[in-house]
Amino acid sequence: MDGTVSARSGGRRPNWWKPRERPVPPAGYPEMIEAMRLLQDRITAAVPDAAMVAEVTRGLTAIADRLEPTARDEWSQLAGSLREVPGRGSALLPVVEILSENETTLRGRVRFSRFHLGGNGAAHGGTIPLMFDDILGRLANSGGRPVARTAYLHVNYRSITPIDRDLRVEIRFDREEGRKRLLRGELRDGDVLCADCEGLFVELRPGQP
Ligand SMILES: CCCCCCCCCC(=O)SCCNC(=O)CCNC(=O)[C@H](O)C(C)(C)COP(=O)(O)OP(=O)(O)OC[C@H]1O[C@@H](n2cnc3c(N)ncnc32)[C@H](O)[C@@H]1OP(=O)(O)O
Repeated sequence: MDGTVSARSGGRRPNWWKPRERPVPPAGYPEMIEAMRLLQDRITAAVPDAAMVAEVTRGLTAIADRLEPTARDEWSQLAGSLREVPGRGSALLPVVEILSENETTLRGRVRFSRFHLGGNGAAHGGTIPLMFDDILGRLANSGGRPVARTAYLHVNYRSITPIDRDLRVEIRFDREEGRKRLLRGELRDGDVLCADCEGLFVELRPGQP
């Protein structure tokens, strides 16, 4: 894929099967993303008056304008590429704090917050597959395995998933057959099973995006 132009990435796509240098974040970058998450939570909860809406809109627009000249392409961006930082530096993802991981199992702690609220104290049903997909993908692509993408992700909602509580998540490899990697996961609130999942990841062939 080296040198091919991708309309979707808006530029030249490096060969992502080969190891490449990871961008190095400046000091304070994870804290900036954490501030962004706090903002997401506060905006979700807020019922401001019109004057405050105008003030916040001005402030956020000014910050967005300041950041705009620093934009880089996908392959150089920091958000989502910081493997060692909880949530990978992505404000999109529910933050999973990895407690242990090897090539077959991953255990972590996750806390859905107000930003992820669906209703009546429960996390939005779309945020749970988002969280599962990210850590299943992390495990599926661990141990020097070639890159694989999610072919399907089946999630069972067994009980509501509360926000603002530390929950446990556990993912494990079920089996590998040729290019196919089957993984399973569980999300628990104490002894209560909130959700479980099965995901099939398929190893990409050369040239597959
Ligand atoms: C920077 C590095 C980033 C690393 C990635 C991290 C992963 C993050 C996880 C993601 O979110 S990826 C984004 C969401 N996923 C996608 O966008 C994937 C879109 N789909 C595809 O690209 C292709 O469909 C896919 C690569 C998954 C499979 O297409 P192929 O043409 O390579 O599969 P093929 O038809 O050759 O099937 C290979 C095997 O998988 C099986 N298979 C494929 N899709 C299936 C499916 N949906 N259900 C059941 N089986 C499936 C298929 O039957 C077959 O089984 P057998 O070998 O036993 O015959």
